[in-house]
Amino acid sequence: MVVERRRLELASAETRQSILRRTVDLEHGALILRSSMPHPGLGRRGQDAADNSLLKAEKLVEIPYIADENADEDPDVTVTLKNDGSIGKRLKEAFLAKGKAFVLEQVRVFVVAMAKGGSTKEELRARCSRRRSNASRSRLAEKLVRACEEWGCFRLINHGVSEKLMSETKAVTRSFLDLPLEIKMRNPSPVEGKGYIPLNYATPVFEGMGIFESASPGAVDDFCNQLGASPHQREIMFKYSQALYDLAQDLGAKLLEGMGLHGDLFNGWSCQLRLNKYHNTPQSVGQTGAVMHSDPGFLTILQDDEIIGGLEAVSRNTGELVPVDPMPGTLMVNIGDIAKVWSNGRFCNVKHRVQCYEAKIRTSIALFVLGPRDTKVETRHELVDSEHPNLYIPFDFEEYRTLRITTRAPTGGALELFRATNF
Ligand SMILES: O=C(O)CCC(=O)C(=O)O
Ligand SMILES: [Fe+2]
Repeated sequence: MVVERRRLELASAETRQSILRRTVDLEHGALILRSSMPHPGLGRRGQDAADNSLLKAEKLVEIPYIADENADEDPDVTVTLKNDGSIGKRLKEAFLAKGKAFVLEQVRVFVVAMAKGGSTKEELRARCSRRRSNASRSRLAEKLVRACEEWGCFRLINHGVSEKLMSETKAVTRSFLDLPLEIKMRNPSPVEGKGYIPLNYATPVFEGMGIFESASPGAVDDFCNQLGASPHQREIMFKYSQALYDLAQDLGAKLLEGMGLHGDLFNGWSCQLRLNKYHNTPQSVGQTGAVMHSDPGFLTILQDDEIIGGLEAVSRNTGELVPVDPMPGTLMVNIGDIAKVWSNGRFCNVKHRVQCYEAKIRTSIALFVLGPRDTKVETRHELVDSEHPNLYIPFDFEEYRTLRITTRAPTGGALELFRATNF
């Protein structure tokens, strides 16, 4: 399975703390912690920053003689705790209510195995490590789902895209966007937002190029031909679009796992790679580089500028705008409108914008996983029941994308046109 190849992780608790230490004196220090590293478990009662339970106690569990002849009886189990107070009493009761059955089942399995001659050491070791890796995999999947629900954005570390490829792609992006205007104009924009967007009245500091259907080598080839790319630039663009597409597939699999669902999430979906440049100047400091929006597709994997900040996200909980600090080597993921529909409203299509913080050019690269090419956007039927009625009727992604533009609804408002209650 692809996920095995990389150890996908959300930014860890230690990284979170070091970021806070590094930025605590800045104006938005306290907010940066929450925005850059949305970690739903942080600070919850009874859990540490890594989401481990803090309520641990040492206990002695005594079980009677169990053999194959009495393994299915209900034997007495005694629990002795060092702490005999009221917490100790509650822990004992909790263990007997839940833990006893588990322990007895393990013992029963052991007895059955021993009766057959027992497992070899290797088998036991393999089973242990498999259980450990399954457990950590599903913990990650659950964390991802929680981040999608509570924030609609998160940073990935250990994502498997090498820092070398990331920085080479940034360098190629910068050189493409430094090309003369007449060459950049060769990157056509058949539909708004799919090709070259020059500096203009509506987006005075923003300029961008696009590769539509970037998962197809032909599309990357066409794009490179349009710009007269060198063999090296071509190779980097191929490698990066492939690596990001693979990562998107892994993320899709993890999200399915975290939701307890099966299948293939992004198979046959359209993807688009965008290369963005913000011409930040002393005059534009304080102005907006990219207006407040949600991303139209399911999710976006963003390599933001490694030095120049400016990305800001709206907290689903409080509605406040929080700066998302750069964190070199990581990739930011933003959840978009289609994910909100797919999850029947559970995932947050995070609103975000880019502000001009300082007078330095800012570059970013975004892979948009948009929507299904040949089928309708639909809510997963497993997420619909009498308590959670279907919020949206099925629709065509391209139709939705056009409606977003024509109704001037960049933050997902056009989804209301597909509300089930409207029909
Ligand atoms: O440049 C960035 O950091 C964000 C860009 C963005 O939000 C987008 O392209 O949708
Ligand atoms: Fe965006």
